[in-house]
Amino acid sequence: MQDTLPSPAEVTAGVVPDVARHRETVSAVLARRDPRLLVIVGPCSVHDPDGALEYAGLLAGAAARYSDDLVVVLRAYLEKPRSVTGWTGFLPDPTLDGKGDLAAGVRLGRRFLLEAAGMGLPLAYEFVDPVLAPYVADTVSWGAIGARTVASQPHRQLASWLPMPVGMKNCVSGRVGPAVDAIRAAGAAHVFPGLGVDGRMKTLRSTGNPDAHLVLRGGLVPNYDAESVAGAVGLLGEAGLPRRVVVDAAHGNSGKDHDRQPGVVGEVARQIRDGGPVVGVMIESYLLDGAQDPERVPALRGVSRTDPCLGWERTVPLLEELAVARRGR
Ligand SMILES: O=C[C@H](O)[C@H](O)COP(=O)(O)O
Ligand SMILES: C=C(OP(=O)(O)O)C(=O)O
Repeated sequence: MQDTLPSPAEVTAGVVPDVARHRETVSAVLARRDPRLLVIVGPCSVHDPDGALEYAGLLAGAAARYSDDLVVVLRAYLEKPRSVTGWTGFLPDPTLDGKGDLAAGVRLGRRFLLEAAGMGLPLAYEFVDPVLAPYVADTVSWGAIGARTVASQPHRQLASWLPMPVGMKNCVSGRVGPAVDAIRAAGAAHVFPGLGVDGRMKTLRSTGNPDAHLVLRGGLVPNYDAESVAGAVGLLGEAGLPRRVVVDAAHGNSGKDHDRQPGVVGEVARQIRDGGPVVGVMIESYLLDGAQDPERVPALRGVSRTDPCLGWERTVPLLEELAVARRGR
């Protein structure tokens, strides 16, 4: 069975506010032309656009309060990579029940992205399926290639073509080498097949992404400690790449236990104060603490249905801590 999807051109109408400026700001922070710290924060996945927009409103207020020290980017993740199987995100399955109504997903997902961008926040997005990239890329100011796809040639080629800084995550095992290779690959020009905005397959020609960078997300063991960060930065230096990293406080760095994220952020804040190479931090945060059973119908509002998140009340002190650390650098 096949359903026809609208072409990207049919759903991407609408101007995305400030995206060029946001991308330039993120790029400047990564290159340290802007002394602030990048903080990529928000739900593991968006399952309920209304709840995520409520969160975005809170975050936009905090982002304005901390704007002297932090460049805050909203995690607006509409696709989820899976270790084996599971819900693959709002864009491929907006009804959360496996029906896979992608046509509705691209329309509703896009509406969410435009509304979130309209709140003044730059958006972060993990590009899981390269075919879906043209439906969302124009809204995104920071992209991720995740731990499960960082060694994939199509994803590296996509990153070389994307017009925003892209973070390459270390592998699920913890290996950093493939992410360093991915940064190098994304920095080069490629010719590859991809979906055009008119919905037809094209030969895409990229010129290389100058802003690809490393994200340490832990693996079998965490890698946010100063020694691991120094080791990763050493690999970047050996490859002739800028010595800068973003640290993800969730995933392998917290063992997917949201209660451990504040401890990771605390240690990273200490490294920032000491002048270490950390230019950004990722936090999985939503309105309420924890995660819900993905089988629950209807899904709860404000609680993650993928990885457990830190609730909003416990997120604000982490933003404060990072802002203070940045000032002390
Ligand atoms: O970020 C979310 C999850 O860690 C990712 O989608 C993988 O989840 P899984 O290991 O439960 O499949
Ligand atoms: C899936 C994610 O991360 P990772 O690729 O590090 O597992 C994520 O950030 O949602």
